[in-house]
Amino acid sequence: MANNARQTALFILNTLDKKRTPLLDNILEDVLDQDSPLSRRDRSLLYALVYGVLRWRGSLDWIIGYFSKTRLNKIDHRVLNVLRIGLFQMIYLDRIPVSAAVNTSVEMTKSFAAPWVVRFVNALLRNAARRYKTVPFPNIDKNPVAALAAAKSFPKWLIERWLARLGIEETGKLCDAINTIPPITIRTNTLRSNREQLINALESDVEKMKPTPYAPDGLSFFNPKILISEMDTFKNGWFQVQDEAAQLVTCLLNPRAGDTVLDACAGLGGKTGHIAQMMQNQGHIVSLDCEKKKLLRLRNETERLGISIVETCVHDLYEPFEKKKPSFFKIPGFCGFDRILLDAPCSGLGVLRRNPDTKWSVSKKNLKRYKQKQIKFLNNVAPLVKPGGILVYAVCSTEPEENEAVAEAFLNQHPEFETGKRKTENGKRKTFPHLDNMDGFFSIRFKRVPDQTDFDR
Ligand SMILES: C[S@@+](CC[C@H](N)C(=O)[O-])C[C@H]1O[C@@H](n2cnc3c(N)ncnc32)[C@H](O)[C@@H]1O
Repeated sequence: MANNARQTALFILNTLDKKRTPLLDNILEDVLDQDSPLSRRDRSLLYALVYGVLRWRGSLDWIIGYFSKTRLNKIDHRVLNVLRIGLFQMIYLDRIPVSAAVNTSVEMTKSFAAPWVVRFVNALLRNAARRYKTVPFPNIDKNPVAALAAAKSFPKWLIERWLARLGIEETGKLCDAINTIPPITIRTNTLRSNREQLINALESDVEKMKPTPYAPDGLSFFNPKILISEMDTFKNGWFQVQDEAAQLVTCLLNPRAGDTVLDACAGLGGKTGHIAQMMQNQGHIVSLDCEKKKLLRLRNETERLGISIVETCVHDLYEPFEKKKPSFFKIPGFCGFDRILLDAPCSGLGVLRRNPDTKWSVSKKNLKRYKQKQIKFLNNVAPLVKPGGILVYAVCSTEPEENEAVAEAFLNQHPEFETGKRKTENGKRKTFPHLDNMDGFFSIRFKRVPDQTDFDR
């Protein structure tokens, strides 16, 4: 395994190219978990390189394309990643001398490529070092798609759809907001503390904290002095890391003490934790996911947070519940859930500022597939909502296929549901990084009309 920051960054970028499915977070976790020899400084360089290259890949490739006689799609992907890492350091990391950026890239290439490839990397990076500032970018008036794709570093298909929906100026602002490194946002676990207490307790670990303007328990900050996992407040379960937009989803669900709630795509439990604290740890929560591993981690998370009302349930939402009844059907007196949250799998295009790898892995086709999956999952959980109960559908995507189109298809197929208002326009909330300074999320609240009784016990 690679043993320094640049080689590890190259390994991660190459792995992402090979397999589209693993998320960057998972790869980073694997790489850094196994008693990694990387020092703290190396880790911070590794993060800067991986996230920086993924964030700026489109612009870096434009510059590489300008200096290369070989077309980019003809260059070995490992060589291209070396060039991106080298160029990224020159342009964006002032503390790294240009000579170090070039020499380390050349050395990395030697480990896997022929001498003529090494000479190509050396020549291109030296040339770029002298002249990258003079590289012409496409003209925005003549070709806005190409211009924004190259200058702001986004795939053309995404720019095209945003331009059609938002126009040039707003698309530019959205791209800029996505390219800005976001703060770390956390949510106070009100079962253990409150926001004021947490602010005081965090003072020695974090320099500037700001309460989130909309979510009542949130706090944002940059550059903590120690790792989050090393903070006493974290170890004692005083908070979970969660963007403000994600916090607002659970506010829309508005679970109450004593409710029976299904967190239908619970994952690692970000929303489960919030639901439990809003319920003051009273009632019952079923946290469902198809991945057992995630639910095991969710269990540990609930222990850290002091939550005792969660039952986990491994279930594939493609499977109808009538066919394979999960254990929650045996809850004494069970006649459906008061509230269900479906935080559905999605393209993740609303969280590009945190996961820039998604820019390059998602395609238009994926959006259609996600839409079908989301409608299927909604149809599957809908009969589990008690008459008079609430169903919230949420995705971390701002794309209409996964937002309004899913909600509309659901309402058309389910006359027993209506959209319920709760301090939002028609029970719906949509957030954008450039307008709200938070992740892009869509959430909508459906209410099951009270007199329907077709729930199959
Ligand atoms: C957006 S994530 C949920 C995040 C989580 N709610 C949170 O706040 O941390 C979507 C989840 O859906 C799960 N999922 C994907 N396909 C599924 C399926 N067929 N059945 C059940 N869960 C599924 C994934 O494992 C993933 O954890």
